[in-house]
Amino acid sequence: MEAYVTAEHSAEGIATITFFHPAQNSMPSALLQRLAATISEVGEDERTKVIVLKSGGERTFCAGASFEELASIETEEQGLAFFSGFAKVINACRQSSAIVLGRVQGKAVGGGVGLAAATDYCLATQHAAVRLSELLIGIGPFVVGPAIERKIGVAAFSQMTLNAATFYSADWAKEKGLYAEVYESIEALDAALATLARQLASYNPEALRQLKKVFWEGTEHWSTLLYERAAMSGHLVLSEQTRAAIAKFKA
Ligand SMILES: C/C(=C\C(=O)SCCNC(=O)CCNC(=O)[C@H](O)C(C)(C)COP(=O)(O)OP(=O)(O)OC[C@H]1O[C@@H](n2cnc3c(N)ncnc32)[C@H](O)[C@@H]1OP(=O)(O)O)CC(=O)O
Repeated sequence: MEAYVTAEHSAEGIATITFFHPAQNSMPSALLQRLAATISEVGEDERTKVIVLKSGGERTFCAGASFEELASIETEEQGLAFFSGFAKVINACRQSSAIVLGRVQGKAVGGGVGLAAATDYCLATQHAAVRLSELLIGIGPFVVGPAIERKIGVAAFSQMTLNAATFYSADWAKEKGLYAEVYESIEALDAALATLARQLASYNPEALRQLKKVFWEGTEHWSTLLYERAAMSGHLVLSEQTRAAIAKFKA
């Protein structure tokens, strides 16, 4: 199946945005651009009160940066352009006037943890373990770092980053504040998500919009910071360590 981003609107004002890539929902540039644009467009639509951000498939919410695309980067400009895709998605969630609910059904790795952290309220299953594997491939979680640190604090962010090979459980992620709720199954997750989304959509939309601004106060500088961070990963990705690590993963 081909990669896609779709958006569906319910009569109650709930917009469900789904992204998918056949390689464990890993993210090439084109998919990141489409996802960022869709989040922005849907948020600007007057019908939208709540956005649900989800991915297709069951095993993996998002495997982060596409290794195929990372392997094809040859210049710092290309590196900056690629990692800016994550900056755009995070900033689109941050700047959307709608509350964004995350639905994390399976593992989240690297940039995938950043996408979960960019949501306002994130629900997950017990299978939704998280790992920041960037150091394993010669880079760091620079672009996604501010969003993750905002949710779990600098201590847990440092722990995850430096233990790059370790998957942390969904319960750990809940304890640290990345997930608000963890469910035993996808069915239970979807039932809780539907109830929460409907409840939120019934509240005063102006109150929700004001709350959204309050939640993200102090992050205005991310409009530049995340691109500076993208340049850092964009530089490091040209290293021999990165090339060797990706070749080894794909072997
Ligand atoms: C944003 C910033 C940095 C990043 O995001 S760096 C990228 C970090 N991501 C990873 O390190 C993911 C590595 N993948 C995994 O850990 C696992 O594959 C998984 C996602 C946990 C899934 O594990 P599972 O055992 O279920 O599946 P497989 O490992 O057998 O994989 C199946 C299939 O998918 C391919 N694949 C997995 N991840 C990627 C990927 N990122 N890109 C491309 N392809 C991927 C894998 O190769 C397998 O393919 P086959 O052809 O089927 O062998 C930087 C910043 O913040 O600055």
